[in-house]
Amino acid sequence: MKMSDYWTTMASLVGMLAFCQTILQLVFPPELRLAFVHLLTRMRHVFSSHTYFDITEIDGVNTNELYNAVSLYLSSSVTVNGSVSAAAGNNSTRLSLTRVPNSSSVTFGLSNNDRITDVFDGATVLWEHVVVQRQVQSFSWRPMPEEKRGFTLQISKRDRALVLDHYLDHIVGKAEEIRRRSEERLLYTNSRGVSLDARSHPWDSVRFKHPSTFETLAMDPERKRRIMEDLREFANGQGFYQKTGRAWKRGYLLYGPPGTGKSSLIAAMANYLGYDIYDLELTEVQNNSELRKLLMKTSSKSIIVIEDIDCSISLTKREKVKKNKSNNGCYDPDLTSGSGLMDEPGSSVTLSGLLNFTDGLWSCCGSERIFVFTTNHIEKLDSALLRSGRMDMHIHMGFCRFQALKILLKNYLRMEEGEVDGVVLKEMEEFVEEAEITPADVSEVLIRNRSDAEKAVRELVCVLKERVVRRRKSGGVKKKKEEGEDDDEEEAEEEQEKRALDSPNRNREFFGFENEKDEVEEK
Ligand SMILES: Nc1ncnc2c1ncn2[C@@H]1O[C@H](COP(=O)(O)OP(=O)(O)OP(=O)(O)O)[C@@H](O)[C@H]1O
Ligand SMILES: [Mg+2]
Repeated sequence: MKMSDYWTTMASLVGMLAFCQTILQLVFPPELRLAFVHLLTRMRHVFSSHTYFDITEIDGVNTNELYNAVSLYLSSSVTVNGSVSAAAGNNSTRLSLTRVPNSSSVTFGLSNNDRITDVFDGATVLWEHVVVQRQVQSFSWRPMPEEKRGFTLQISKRDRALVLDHYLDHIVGKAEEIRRRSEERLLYTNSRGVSLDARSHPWDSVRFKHPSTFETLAMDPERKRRIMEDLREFANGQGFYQKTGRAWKRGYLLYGPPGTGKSSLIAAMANYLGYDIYDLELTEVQNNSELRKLLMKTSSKSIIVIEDIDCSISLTKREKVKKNKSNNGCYDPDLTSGSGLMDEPGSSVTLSGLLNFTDGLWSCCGSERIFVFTTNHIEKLDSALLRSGRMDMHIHMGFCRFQALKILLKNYLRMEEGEVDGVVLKEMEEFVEEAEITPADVSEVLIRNRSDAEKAVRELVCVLKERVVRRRKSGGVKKKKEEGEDDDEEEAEEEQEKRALDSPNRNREFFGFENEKDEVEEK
């Protein structure tokens, strides 16, 4: 029997089975019909010369990254390569055009239930975008999304190995490349009351177009270099993490006064690595289990941010609670309420829940993720959160120093060091540290006078000098006050801790702990 005859016979058999299926649907009761339909569909697949793969948008509890990759690949292939052509029988390909708010480009996609063919390594494959309306439920504890979406890939059985071994990898690689090239990141946020069932997505996203980069970030160049190196090592470190048996994630704690560039650093990190940002609003999360579900719905290559962690969750020091309990044996609601480990289980997000989120088994359900916490008051954080190994790097974002000031002059006035008057530059160097001015305040002065660089620089020097004078005066008053006061033991303890955090040694070593620094250096 010739090959062509074989395929003709098979095609007629498949046609017959499809005909039987239709007849059955008309004659028999629904249950029996369903059983027959299942049987016939199976038989049809056995005799068919094709294999089908379903790639659904939601895979169990997780979003299916392959679905997004296919979607991106097909849209770009249509527009860029021209390698995808209209499906056989379709004279024209119907594409849906989308322009997401804030996006600079139009995205092409397959319309609902439309088909398109692609050729890979000589093999022709057929993609179908399947969108099914969900049946309206009269009542449900968990609201379901209205549509069920997925791609069906039809390939010839003989090309099965080729497709499974290379084509899907090719698609994922291409999608990755397209995303990086498009330089468009997504900024996700969670909001209260979003349904957290297995299928829906609890994160809302917008295009993220923050202009902050490591180049524009006003920071000591050496510290900047080390952070960039650390990020690069992390992003390229799949092998390292696998070899050492560590989850492929990294934690950064950014601390310092308001306006010193913590959020700007996060944006620079995202732009540098090409990662999306998940801005987690902890106050909107009702309990630990919701927190876990949110984590499960984040994608890899992302930065999960919790800003102002000391405000989002009450992290009163456990030492204090313990001390309070042992001192007078009573339970002080002020100290224990919302204090993480002391919370009623299940009622709210607790410290232990948060630590599990970043560090426990659940933090590994996904890979290549960076956790960033920011705070203006590191001294308020529980030591469990600060202890070595929890957050890999502690980065102090401090007041503006001379090196950082020069970067701001370049950013806002396009002035290089040599272009600033020598005397003015010297004055700046002399006063900037003592002035304790934030980069945000410096930026404000420079933006105000950006049309006149000379004036901007002069005004900045005036502002610096004023601050120094003010600080010297208030410093004297404070000192006198302190001498007359009899601080209680606990306050003194806290003050000491604060000083330790702000000490020049600590600032010089921007990693919070010596051993963490070693760890990075070892790598
Ligand atoms: N280190 C910096 N380099 C460049 N610009 C900075 C820096 N710090 C602050 N700025 C400027 O000041 C503004 C505020 O900075 P940013 O929001 O990053 O500070 P923050 O530390 O996150 O403050 P907060 O603690 O209030 O959240 C930014 O828009 C940026 O223009
Ligand atoms: Mg901020």
